[in-house]
Amino acid sequence: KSGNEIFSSTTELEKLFKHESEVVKKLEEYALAMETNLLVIKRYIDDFNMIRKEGPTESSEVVANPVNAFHILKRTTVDWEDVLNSIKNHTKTDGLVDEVVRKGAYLPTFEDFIGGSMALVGLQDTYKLNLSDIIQGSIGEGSNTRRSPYELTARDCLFLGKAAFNKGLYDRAVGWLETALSRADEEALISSAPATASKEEILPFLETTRRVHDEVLEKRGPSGDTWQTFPTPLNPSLAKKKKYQKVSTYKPRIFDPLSEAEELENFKTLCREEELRNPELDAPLRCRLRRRPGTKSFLGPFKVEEKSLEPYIILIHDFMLESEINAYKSISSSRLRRSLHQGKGGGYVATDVRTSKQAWLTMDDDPAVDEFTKRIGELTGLEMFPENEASEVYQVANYGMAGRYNPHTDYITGQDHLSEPFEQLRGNRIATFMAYLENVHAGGSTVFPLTGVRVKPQKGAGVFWWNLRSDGSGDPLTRHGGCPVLYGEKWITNKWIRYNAQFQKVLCVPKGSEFIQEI
Ligand SMILES: O=C(O)CCC(=O)C(=O)O
Ligand SMILES: [Fe+2]
Repeated sequence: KSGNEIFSSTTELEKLFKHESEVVKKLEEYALAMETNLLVIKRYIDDFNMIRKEGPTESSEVVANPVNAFHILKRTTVDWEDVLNSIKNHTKTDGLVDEVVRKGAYLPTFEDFIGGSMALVGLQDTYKLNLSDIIQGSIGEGSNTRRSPYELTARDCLFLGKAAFNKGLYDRAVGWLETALSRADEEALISSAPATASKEEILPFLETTRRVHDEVLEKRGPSGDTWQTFPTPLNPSLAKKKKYQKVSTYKPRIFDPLSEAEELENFKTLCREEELRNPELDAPLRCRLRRRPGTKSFLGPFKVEEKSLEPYIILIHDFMLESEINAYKSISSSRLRRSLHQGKGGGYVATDVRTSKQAWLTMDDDPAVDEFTKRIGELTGLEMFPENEASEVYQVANYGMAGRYNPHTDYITGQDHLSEPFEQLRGNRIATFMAYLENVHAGGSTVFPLTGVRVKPQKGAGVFWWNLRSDGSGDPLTRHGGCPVLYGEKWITNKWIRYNAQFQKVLCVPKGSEFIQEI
């Protein structure tokens, strides 16, 4: 199994957790048989069992909490290494040992643990989560708080500080490392055993991080596409510099060209459910029941809620049947592979810009697929067939631990790609239809950072928008992304509709309007 695979979907994490249960069962047998040299293994088991005693009984509930997920990954990578060693060191090997080792061969890689750590760091950053809450195992706020029986140790915080540093989140790295220090103090205070990480070990990292933080801020400014710092230096004498006396922090603007860093700031602001649109913008938006003349879908009329008129973005309530949702999820489950996205060099890469797993679904997979596609055609009046030409086959995505998709366009921008014969034939992605196959407990909204539109996932609902303007060019205002899943799991399916098949279908637009209007 290649690295970076397990943390990126809840389905895989759940499998891991279940597999881990089997592994632990074996381990328990082994521990019972061997009465010496078991300290390390015992600790592993105790850590695992904590969730059984204090956590939820459903494994999907267990992995829905990112702190739990972090622990499962840490345990099955780092801690597992120690367990293996202590078993191997044991002079007596018998069948039980072989079995434990064999079962352990299917555990995740260290890259998985790093991916999971990056995910937790990103979650804390986006939602501005309180570090003192997270280290107690609490995620979320008020009555929505979910607790994990696990706390984060000084060593965990040190590791997460390093992950934040590697992600370029220098401000967050300082936070995690300072928390590691105070945690080390606490641990020394409440137990006679040494802290999980000593101050001597943490301090050099904190000092380096503070220095690099200031260097980056001095040379490159407070934020960019790959880094982030506080607005002013941490070193007090540097902070006295004139240029830091009146720093203007970015105030989110919409309908304006933005730098990548500013767009990401809008994205995070929307994810936290802060408003960027003013009431005048929303005043003309309506909810209505829509049935296209001449269509007869038994589910209609459709419940259409306008989210934005220019560009046109609508939410359609109760659009997908429970039976269809189940078919989509069960067929995709066994096919899920790590999602890729177009990288800077043009090729497709797996990075933390997009952390999910995906599968493709066609009409041949199930009658539900054809039914659902026809319904999208009835709603939008667009040509959906032939499949793969007028509209692409379905992409189903399952987001894992803190899974997210940073702002991007659905229309294709790469000229090389667009000039391929098949792409020439079908044209660019004129519209997106995306449906939610699951409710998300917290986080995971779909947001449009340049228009301030936010759509909260709602099982069975669909979102539709035009990606192209009336002249066929891409509309950058449609840039959008999926917010990190704060708690729970997220499933979506995408249907991308192509331009060329629609030449007789899309209404002519009023002269002078660059937007395609309502469907
Ligand atoms: O997850 C979301 O809400 C957005 C997904 C998306 O934009 C995509 O898959 O292209
Ligand atoms: Fe998208």
